[in-house]
Amino acid sequence: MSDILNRLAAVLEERRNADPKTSYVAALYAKGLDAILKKIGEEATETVIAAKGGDQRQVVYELADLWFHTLVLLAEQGLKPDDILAELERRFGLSGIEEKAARPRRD
Ligand SMILES: N=c1c2ncn([C@@H]3O[C@H](COP(=O)(O)OP(=O)(O)OP(=O)(O)O)[C@@H](O)[C@H]3O)c2ncn1[C@@H]1O[C@H](COP(=O)(O)O)[C@@H](O)[C@H]1O
Repeated sequence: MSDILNRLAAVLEERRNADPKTSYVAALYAKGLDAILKKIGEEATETVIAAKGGDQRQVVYELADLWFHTLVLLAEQGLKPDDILAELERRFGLSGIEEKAARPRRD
């Protein structure tokens, strides 16, 4: 089932050349990065509201919207789901406290 991420990523790549009148994804690309980021913010907020409401089905629905829009962002940035999966693999088994301590300092 995890193959759906790669299959969807392939469709999102194809939509780069699609008609915004017939493709939601092409319309989102045409609106630009800010529109994609706005959708991610909205879907994240809707996920929070769903979780606070305690309805598991709604949480799944909203998280699917959120994951979908983050996949659109990945494609827009020229990245693939495997880039994120590789980062999660790298972190696997590493305590969050250790991982944070090993991050480069930003100041
Ligand atoms: N998985 C999805 C998917 N999940 C959610 N959405 C769309 O994301 C939008 C979510 O926005 P909201 O729920 O906020 O609804 P809305 O308020 O009407 O949205 P806006 O008007 O604010 O954009 C809706 O239009 C959903 O239909 C998706 N649209 C497309 N896909 C996949 O992407 C593929 C390509 O889609 P098209 O480019 O449209 O062919 C599809 O075959 C699907 O596999």
